[in-house]
Amino acid sequence: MKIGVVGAGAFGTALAVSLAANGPVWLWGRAGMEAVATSRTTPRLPGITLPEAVHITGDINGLAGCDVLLLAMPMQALADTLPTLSGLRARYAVACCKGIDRTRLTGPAEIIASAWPHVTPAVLSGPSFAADIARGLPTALSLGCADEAAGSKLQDALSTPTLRLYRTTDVTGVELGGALKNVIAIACGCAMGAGLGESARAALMTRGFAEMQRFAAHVGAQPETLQGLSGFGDLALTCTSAQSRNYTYGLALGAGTTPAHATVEGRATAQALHTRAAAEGLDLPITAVTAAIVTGQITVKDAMSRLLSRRLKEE
Ligand SMILES: NC(=O)c1ccc[n+]([C@@H]2O[C@H](COP(=O)([O-])OP(=O)(O)OC[C@H]3O[C@@H](n4cnc5c(N)ncnc54)[C@H](O)[C@@H]3O)[C@@H](O)[C@H]2O)c1
Ligand SMILES: O=P(O)(O)OC[C@H](O)CO
Repeated sequence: MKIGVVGAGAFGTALAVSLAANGPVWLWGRAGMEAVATSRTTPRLPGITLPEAVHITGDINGLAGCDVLLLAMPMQALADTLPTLSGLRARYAVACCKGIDRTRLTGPAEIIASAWPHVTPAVLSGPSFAADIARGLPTALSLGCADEAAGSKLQDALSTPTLRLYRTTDVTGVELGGALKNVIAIACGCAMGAGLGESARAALMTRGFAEMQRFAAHVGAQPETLQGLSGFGDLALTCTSAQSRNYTYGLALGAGTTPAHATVEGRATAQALHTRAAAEGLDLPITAVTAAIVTGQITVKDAMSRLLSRRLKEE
C-alpha cells in the first residue's frame, strides 16, 4: 500500500520516519517543506534525520496515488482540511489526531465519514510521544477500524519493527481514549502545578478515567477499549510525563505562569466534551472544571473546592 502522511508536525513526521523502515512513504506539510527536504531535519523533531525513504513535499498533489492517508494535523483543523484533499482519492483515511471537534462535537471518524463517504475511516491512537517513535523506541498503539478486513490490512501496513499496532473495530472507543485523556492530563497538570500533590493527581486520574468510561459507554463505545492502549495506556503516559504538552500546559496554569505556545488538544476538547455532556445530562465534574479553567472562568483553587465539596457518593 502506498502511504501518505498529511501534516508534517511532530507526530506526522515521526510516523513517516518509522514507516520508512518498511519502504517509501510520502510526507506533506503546508509550510517550510523545501528546507526540511534539503536538510532532512525538522525543528519539530530535534536531533532526528529523516531517512531517504521519506519523500518530502510541500505540494499536496505529491500524495496523489496514495492508498492510505494518515491525517496528522491538529484535530480542530481536520474538518476544514478534508475538502482540500478530496482530489487525492485514497481508499483509507486514518485519523492520527486526538480530540473532539469544538463546532461539530464529534470525533475524527465521523468527520471523515461525512466528508468522504467512499473512504474507509480508521483511527490511530495510544501512548506515544513523537520523539520516541522517531527515535525507534518501542511503541504500541490501537488502530480502530469498523471494517475488520480493512483494519487488518492497515494494521499490517502501518506496523513497523518498533511500532506495534493492536486492532479493534471499536473506532469510537479508540478516538475517545485519545481525546479524553488530554482533558484529564490538563487537570492533573493543574493540580501538580498548584502544589496539590501526587495523591491528588492519582485521584484525578482515577476519577477522570471513570468520566472517560462514563462518556464512552454513553455514546456506545466498548468499556474494554478504554481499558487498553488508547484510554488507560495514554492516560497513564500523559498525566505523568513532562514531555506531554497537555500536562505541561496544566502545570503552567496551576503554577500561575504563562503556558508555552504549543498544540494542546485538550483545551478545545474539554470545552466540546463539557458542552456535549451538559446537553445530554451526563455528569463529568472534572471535565466541567477543566473546561472552566481553560476558558478563564475559574481558578485551579476554585476548581478543587468545587470538586471536594460535591455530595459524597459510592465509588
Ligand atoms: N506530538 C506527539 O507526541 C503526538 C503523539 C500522538 C498523537 N499526536 C497528535 O497528533 C496531532 C498533531 O500533533 P503534532 O504533535 O504533530 O502537532 P505539532 O504542533 O507538532 O504540529 C502541528 C502541525 O500541523 C500543521 N497544521 C496545522 N493546521 C494544519 C492544516 N490545516 N493542515 C495541515 N497541517 C496543519 C502545523 O503547520 C504543524 O506543522 C494532534 O492531534 C496530537 O494530539 C501527537
Ligand atoms: O504532548 P501531548 O500532551 O499532546 O501528548 C502526546 C501524545 O498524545 C501522548 O500519547
